[in-house]
Amino acid sequence: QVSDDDMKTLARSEIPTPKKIDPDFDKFTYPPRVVPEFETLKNSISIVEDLGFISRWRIRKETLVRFLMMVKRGYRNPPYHNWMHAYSVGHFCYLLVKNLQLQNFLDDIEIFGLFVSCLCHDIDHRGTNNSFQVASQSILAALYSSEGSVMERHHFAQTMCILNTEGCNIFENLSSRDYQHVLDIVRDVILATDLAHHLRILKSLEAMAKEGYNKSSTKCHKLLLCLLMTACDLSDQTKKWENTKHIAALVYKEFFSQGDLEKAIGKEPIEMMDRERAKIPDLQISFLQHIAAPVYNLLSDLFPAAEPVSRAVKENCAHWEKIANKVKLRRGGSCAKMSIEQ
Ligand SMILES: COc1ccc(Cl)c(-c2nnc3c(C)nc4ccc(C(=O)NCC(C)C)cc4n23)c1
Ligand SMILES: [Mg+2]
Ligand SMILES: [Zn+2]
Repeated sequence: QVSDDDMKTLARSEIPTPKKIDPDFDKFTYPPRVVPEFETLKNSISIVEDLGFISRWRIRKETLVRFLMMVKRGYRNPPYHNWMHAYSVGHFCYLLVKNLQLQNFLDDIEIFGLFVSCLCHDIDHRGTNNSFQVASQSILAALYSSEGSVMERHHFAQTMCILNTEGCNIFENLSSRDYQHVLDIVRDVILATDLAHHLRILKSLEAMAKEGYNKSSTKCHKLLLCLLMTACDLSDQTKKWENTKHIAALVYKEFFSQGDLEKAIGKEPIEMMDRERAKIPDLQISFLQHIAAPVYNLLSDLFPAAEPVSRAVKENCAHWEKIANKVKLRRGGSCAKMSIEQ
């Protein structure tokens, strides 16, 4: 639970407008992780206010504060999958709404559901992935492995727990129709954060980008919501190099810890999670080229205003290639040197 006076303090405190937080707060180049963690709740309220959700969905201020405090506390502290990840994902959703005029493509309730999903999509993440749940026979695997997307089902279940907690249900003033609809959206969007799901719908996303978005097609709405969610989830890759490099360090810190755990239970970790074998520059080139860049290329196909974001990902990939080449040169060079010395 969250303490009432903390909640009351935040509910009464003056909420700054986004522009007052930072003149570039609504620009794709703005790096959300620059704010200290203690300012993220205030900033989240500012985003909710600026997107017009409070009046549109009649959200009580105290309910919003309790909800956000519960969501933030729902996150653990692994190197990458913590609250700052969720906050940065939610911020990118804000950037999409502000820069791509999403209201011309999606219904208001879908945009609202997408934003809430961004903040909640990794709640209670333990820093280990779906295959580790099964390999370690975790409780979560026991609960969800028959349906797949084990962690994502847990993140959604945790979100429902928070919404069902007294005084935390930000959907409480929605009509029963809208209430059911927004929960379906949050469920589908959080389940869509499983990269395996993204890879399954990739062909359909490419077809939609090619044929063009059809605003009256429910299928297009669902596909677009999944694409936007993945774009938010990977958005650290769209910022300047310092941010990208720092995030990769956090991701591999988490991956290598999982690899250590797998070795400890007698399982061989895959290369990207094995600190003895992983070549980070090569792995990141592959991730950016095969997973991240295609997401932002699709986004720019559908929204030309997103082109700068797609370019930023390519620049970050080029940066990893320079590093990979240097590593190769040094390896190559030193072998040459050694053979001469021998
Ligand atoms: C959208 O859902 C997720 C879930 C978990 C993670 Cl960690 C990420 C994520 N966020 N940033 C990164 C970076 C910088 N590198 C990554 C390198 C590999 C993989 C990975 O899962 N590869 C296997 C898969 C393709 C079958 C994920 C990476 N990643 C995104
Ligand atoms: Mg996730
Ligand atoms: Zn995530």
